[in-house]
Order: sequence, then structure tokens, then C-alpha cells
Amino acid sequence: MRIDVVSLFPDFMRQCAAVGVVGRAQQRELLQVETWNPRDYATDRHRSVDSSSYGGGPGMVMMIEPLRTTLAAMRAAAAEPVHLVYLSPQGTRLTQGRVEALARLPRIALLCGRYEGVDERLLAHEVDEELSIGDYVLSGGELAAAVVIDAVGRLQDGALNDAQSAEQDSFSDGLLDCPHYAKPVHDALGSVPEVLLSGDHAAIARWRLKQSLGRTWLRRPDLLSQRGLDAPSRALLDEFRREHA
Ligand SMILES: O=C(N[C@H]1CCCN(c2cc(-c3ccncc3)n[nH]2)C1)c1cc2ccccc2[nH]1
Repeated sequence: MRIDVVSLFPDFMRQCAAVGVVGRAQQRELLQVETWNPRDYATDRHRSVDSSSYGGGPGMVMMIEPLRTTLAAMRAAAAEPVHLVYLSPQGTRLTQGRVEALARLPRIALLCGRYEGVDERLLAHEVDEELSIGDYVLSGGELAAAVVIDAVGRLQDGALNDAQSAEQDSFSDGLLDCPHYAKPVHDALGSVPEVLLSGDHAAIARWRLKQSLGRTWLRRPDLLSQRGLDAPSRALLDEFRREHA
């Protein structure tokens, strides 16, 4: 999969994509992340990419021309058609389901705005999808783009050593993750649940599912109502609720 990132801060974006699972996915050529800086495509001697906002008001707006030229060069750089995503608070909320769909595409591009945003005419003409990672305003789209790169990159086949961890991750099956424990078994803060030391894999899987169901019920009941529960899961959750009544 190829991800192109249009940003005024390419070094930052390259560094975000160079570490951890995503960095390893790039080394394994499972993922390719390329950056494009609109300032490199600005034509005036000041290399301007923004101008004041028509109608007045605070802040500057990113101009059409440098972005149009940048996007044309980006699209031409590889054969695959590009699904262009603009990161903004006005976008559709990013979910794991959407991440999984994006991860199946051969190529996406992430447009990172700065200042007060991007000229609406450029967005209307070029952007395929607008995505938000939450209801807050950042300084720019780069951190949101880094979230998309990480969430999509880690789902590339072979990116995770233990493919199952992608399956067990929160939201992969619509539930919150279960608790995890490292050494030592006993600590002043408490002990590791006995079942996890039993070696009984069926019992451990049952315990983990019960914890995931219980946590989701306690912290994110909205996810449960979206997901629905089969009879065994409903019984397991009832058991959790009795134990925590
Ligand atoms: O919304 C603004 N800037 C955004 C423009 C688009 C790129 N930026 C951004 C993206 C996001 C974002 C992206 C995805 N999910 C959550 C937030 N937060 N901030 C910065 C903004 C800047 C600004 C300055 C003065 C007055 C109002 C203003 N609004």
C-alpha cells in the first residue's frame, strides 16, 4: 500500500511513519509513505502557500494553486488511482471499520491543512473524503494524518508479527480490549489473575472475552448496542455483571 502525505511539515510526517510497526512495515516494503510539500510548488519568490481570508476574520487560508500543482504531481507519481482524504474537524468520525476499508485500498493520500484551512474550491474539486479523529481543533491536520497512517499501516499483511494481535485489538471485534499483565506475578499493587497463570487456553480466552465484554458494558455501552451480542456472550456479560454488582 502507498500513502502520500501532502503537508507543510514533511519531516514530521516522515518521522511519524519511520518508527515502530509502521516503520517496520516500510522496511518490509509492505507500506510506502511519500511526502509532498506545497511550499515546493509555490511559484512566487516568497514561496507563498496562504493568503488572508476573503471576508476578513482571523487567520490565513491555504491557496488553491500550490495545492493544485502539488496534488497533480502526487497523482502522477504512481499509476494507482488515489483516494484523497482531507483531515479536518468537519470530517466524518474515523472508526476502525473505516480504517479497515482504507487499509484495503492500493493507494490513499492525506491532505493536511494548516492555518484556518484550505480554499473550499480546492476541497470541493479534489477531495474524496473528509475525516475527523475527534471533536477538537488541532494546529493542523498532520497529527490526524499520523493517526490514519498508524491505524492503516499496522493492518497491512505482515506488518504485525503476531497477526492475532490485530484481531484481538480493541475495536477489531467491536469490543474494548481486556486487561494485560506483565512480570512480576505478585506486586504491592496486586497479583496477576490466577486464570492467566493456569495454562488453560480455553479458560484464558473465556476470561479475556468476559473482561472485554464487561469493560465495554461499563465504559462504552454505545459500542455494545451497535455490535449486538450472541447468547454465549450475553451469558458471559451477565456473569461479569453479577460478579461486579
Ligand atoms: O480549524 C482551524 N484550522 C484547522 C484547519 C484544517 C487543518 N487543521 C486542523 C485539522 C484538525 C483535525 C483533523 C482531524 N480530526 C480532528 C481535528 N484540527 N485542526 C487546522 C482553524 C484555525 C483557526 C484560526 C483562527 C480562527 C479559527 C480557526 N480555525
